[in-house]
Amino acid sequence: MSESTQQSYRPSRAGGADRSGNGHGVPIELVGVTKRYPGQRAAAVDNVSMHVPAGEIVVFVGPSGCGKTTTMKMINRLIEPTSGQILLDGDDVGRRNADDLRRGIGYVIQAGGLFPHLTVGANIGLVPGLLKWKSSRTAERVDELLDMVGLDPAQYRDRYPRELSGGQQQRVGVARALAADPPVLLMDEPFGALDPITRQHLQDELLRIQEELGKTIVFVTHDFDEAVKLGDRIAVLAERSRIVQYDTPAEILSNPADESVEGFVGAGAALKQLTLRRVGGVELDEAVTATVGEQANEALARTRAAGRENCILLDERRRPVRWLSLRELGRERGSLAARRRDEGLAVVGTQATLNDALDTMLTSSHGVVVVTGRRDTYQGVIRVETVMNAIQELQSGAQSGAHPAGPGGEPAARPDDPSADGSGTAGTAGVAR
Ligand SMILES: Nc1ncnc2c1ncn2[C@@H]1O[C@H](COP(=O)(O)OP(=O)(O)OP(=O)(O)O)[C@@H](O)[C@H]1O
Repeated sequence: MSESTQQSYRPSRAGGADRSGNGHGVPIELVGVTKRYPGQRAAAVDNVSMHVPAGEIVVFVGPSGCGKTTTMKMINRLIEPTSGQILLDGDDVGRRNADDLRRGIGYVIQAGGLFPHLTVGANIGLVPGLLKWKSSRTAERVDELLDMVGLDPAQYRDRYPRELSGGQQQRVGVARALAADPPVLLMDEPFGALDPITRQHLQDELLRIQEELGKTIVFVTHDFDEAVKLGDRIAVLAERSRIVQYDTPAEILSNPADESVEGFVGAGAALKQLTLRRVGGVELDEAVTATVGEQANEALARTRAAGRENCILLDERRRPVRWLSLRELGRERGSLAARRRDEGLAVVGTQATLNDALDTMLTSSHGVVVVTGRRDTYQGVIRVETVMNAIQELQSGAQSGAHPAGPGGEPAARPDDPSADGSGTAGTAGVAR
């Protein structure tokens, strides 16, 4: 076996420092795990050992066919390993009843994997039902979870999956996986089929939920930016799930283990660092706000005095509704009327990355994006200048060699390297961004 010397990867650095939340997640240990599919000469997964710390999100990235899904599915025994052991909180999963095991591990796949003939409520209540929860407890849990994933229970619990958008189906998929409060979630490209903005919102939701719940999450993706955003750690895998690097996103971006990792970190390393910076972690810009019910002429005077062309209208719960221009404010008489929320309003949550903020600005073609916190309340704005400054800071860090230095001290981003365009080198061919 060529990879028989694979080491056990036990990360030493704390990743999402306080993400372990209530410590609900449990550690997962893969010990020399091999999978050989019948009739295949080469193993699909060859002697992989790895430690997934409790309460962390570990993301598997790697080229198509390298064994990510096989490795993940051996954790809940949807695929049985040929040899090796997988320990969940120290217990060998191979000794557990496979059905019981799976009821204790949430599993989310692309497109939600919902049962089309069951309502949203019945889909979410499936595992609690199997666990013989009282129906009142299950019903309560369904509503609690719908709320948690941002869907109004009254509006959605009795709908069928076909009556939901792709993003909503995926939210229900996450709710279903969380239903019985399992310590471990396995997520196999859960957001892969969604458009970029919906994908970004679901990533933010996942991070928010994880902050509260502190599950142990193994997440498979093709998207390196998604890995950097979500992962406390990223496992970069190569053929037969060989672990090329297992580290924090910051470490992988600044110290790629070899040329294959460099290949998909690529020349955009400085830009990708934007993915490491959360909107909640930068000083927000200020904007003028006006609240429904206040006198329009006061809001107008305030906006003018601040030298601004627009102000943000907030509803009575301080949720942003829309931008109002000086002209619109000038037309208002008396107090500001409640208005319908502008569906196109560019908004990001505090969990979003600066990269998300920039994307949202680009797609909305406004140079500013509104930032909201818990319960969608207004926190401030981010202007394009702030993102540009951050990019410049990161780039000057990279150029001076202060930040992304490769293992030999050379800058990780090598613009003259033909392989450093994000399309991958031989070892990582097919790793999409
Ligand atoms: N049931 C099966 N029988 C035989 N070979 C299989 C089976 N399932 C997967 N394989 C092979 O095992 C290898 C690993 O597949 P796996 O689906 O784990 O890769 P992956 O990294 O998740 O790929 P992708 O990113 O394309 O989903 C591939 O070469 C695949 O062809």
